[in-house]
Amino acid sequence: MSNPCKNGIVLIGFMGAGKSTVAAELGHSCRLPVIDLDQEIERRSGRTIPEIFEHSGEEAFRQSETEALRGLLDQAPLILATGGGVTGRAENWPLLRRLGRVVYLRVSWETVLLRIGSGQGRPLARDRVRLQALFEQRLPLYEEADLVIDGEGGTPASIARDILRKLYWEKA
Ligand SMILES: Nc1ncnc2c1ncn2[C@@H]1O[C@H](COP(=O)(O)OP(=O)(O)OP(=O)(O)O)[C@@H](O)[C@H]1O
Ligand SMILES: O=C(O)C1=C[C@@H](O)[C@@H](O)[C@H](O)C1
Ligand SMILES: [Mg+2]
Repeated sequence: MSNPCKNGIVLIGFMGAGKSTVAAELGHSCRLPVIDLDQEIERRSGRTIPEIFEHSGEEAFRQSETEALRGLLDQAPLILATGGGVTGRAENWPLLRRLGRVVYLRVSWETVLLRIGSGQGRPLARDRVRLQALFEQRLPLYEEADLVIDGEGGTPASIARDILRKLYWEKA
């Protein structure tokens, strides 16, 4: 039993899982900086994510993602909403764990489709067949999180409360 915010909270999960929305809710309860990794990458590079993908390719984007995580270490603990692909690089995991407790927002494929709409601003969401393959491929990676939370059974506020309740009851 302890302050659920104390170690920071890092949200992982697929596109549309609600990471950015729930992170903002957590920010109302935890007196910690709230950071969105996608926005941090855009801020550091001065380019949008679609521009990075288009001009430099996915590998360059992944490198920027790892560098952005490293750049946040001196601000830990924090509330961090990650991008859906951050779990793909093994070297990102120890960085995520230094930034906070890693919480997976688990949602179904049907919810992803409903929530991402046209997929605008998400370069990997343009081809729905490849997107579904990516979703299935990533599921076992997300399950490596410290905590798994149902990301579709409630409002963003109730999901944030669920996270805080479960972290509160974790062993110190
Ligand atoms: N619990 C919820 N119930 C209903 N809608 C939600 C919920 N959480 C988020 N949404 C909506 O789903 C959409 C996607 O949410 P959000 O942008 O927070 O996802 P994300 O995980 O950050 O996605 P990405 O990885 O693409 O950044 C938004 O329109 C948001 O308002
Ligand atoms: O799931 C992914 O690989 C991505 C998700 C977005 O949040 C962005 O990080 C980017 O579009 C890649
Ligand atoms: Mg987001």
